[in-house]
Amino acid sequence: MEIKSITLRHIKMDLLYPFTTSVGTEFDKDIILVEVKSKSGLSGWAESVSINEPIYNEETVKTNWHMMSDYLIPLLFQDSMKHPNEVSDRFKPIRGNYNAKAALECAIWDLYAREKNLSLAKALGGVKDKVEVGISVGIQESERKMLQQIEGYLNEGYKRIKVKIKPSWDVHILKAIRQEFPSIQLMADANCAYNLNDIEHLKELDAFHLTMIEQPFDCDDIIDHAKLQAELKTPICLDESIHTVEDARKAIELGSCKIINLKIGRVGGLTESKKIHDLCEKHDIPVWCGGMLEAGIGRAHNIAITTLANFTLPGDTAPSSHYWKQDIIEPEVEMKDGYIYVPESAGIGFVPNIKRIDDVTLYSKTFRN
Ligand SMILES: O=C(O)CCC(=O)C1=CC=C[C@@H](O)[C@@H]1C(=O)O
Ligand SMILES: [Mg+2]
Repeated sequence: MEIKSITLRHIKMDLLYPFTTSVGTEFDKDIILVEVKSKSGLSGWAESVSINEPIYNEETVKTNWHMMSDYLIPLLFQDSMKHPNEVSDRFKPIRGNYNAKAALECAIWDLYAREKNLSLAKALGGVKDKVEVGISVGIQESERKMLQQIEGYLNEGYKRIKVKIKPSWDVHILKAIRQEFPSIQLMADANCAYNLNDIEHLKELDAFHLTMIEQPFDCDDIIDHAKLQAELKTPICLDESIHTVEDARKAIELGSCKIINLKIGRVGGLTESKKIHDLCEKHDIPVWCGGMLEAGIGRAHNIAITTLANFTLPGDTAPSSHYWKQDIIEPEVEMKDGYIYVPESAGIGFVPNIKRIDDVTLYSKTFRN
């Protein structure tokens, strides 16, 4: 692959509905779109998943732009590459900054798959032609509103409901959901809202037969999670704590979790995602694909990775119409009976809608090799 140029576009899109977690509310989404052009004339596309504030992790849209422009793109321009697997090695001298690294790496995977005329799913070794879809429901202003929303989502066909929890919005809300919907696949995501002092309180959640509780403790913890998992029947799923296959190995060895939420952006790209997937498969740890309120291009990468065999639980890959008045790809991502059918055409399998992208672009910059 001979890279000719890389264009970064900062786009901004309104979310159809605000999304509230234990750490804050998102009303819109700023995204850095990456387009990598090769000398073959083809382009590969990806999105960076950071938000504007460092509240989910330490990266932001601005730090992503800085890392890509000043460090990562120059590393890509040093030499040509045969395979996207080489990108993560190229980025090794730069610590952390997983979201920024992932955005460039994913665009190069898309370009590679297009050059080979393979779908990204096939290029990654995917084995499914459709993927199961779950939905992530933010904290609501009332219990009644929450129940109404869940009923609507179940009617739309979603296979699993994930609700955001925090100390004042947990036991009563899960109890109400279970009373109304006794047999649905239900899970809770705390985004780090608890600590060791909450173990007795969290044990109350075992009564609700949750598929898992996601990231109850700190964003860099795997020690206290192991203590909690030893006391809980409910499987713990780690999200924020896992950035590398080494993090996953240590968490599995310690017994810190029984499930991992794999977010491509959080782990620096598709190559590391595959490594974590393979390690988890070996240890009978199911994985699923988490969402970061991506627009269509990021969502397409999520759909492709979900086709790997050990993605055995529904992902947060809701269709375009759940988030946006109009998405940035054609066709938009659609869900049928709780499934997304995986596109078979080359690369991510969706076409970037340049007119729509231009309409939502705040600024852009092209780097030439
Ligand atoms: O993309 C989606 O629909 C899932 C959204 C979601 O749950 C999350 C998005 C962004 C940051 C986090 O709060 C979070 C998560 O922790 O999984
Ligand atoms: Mg999470």
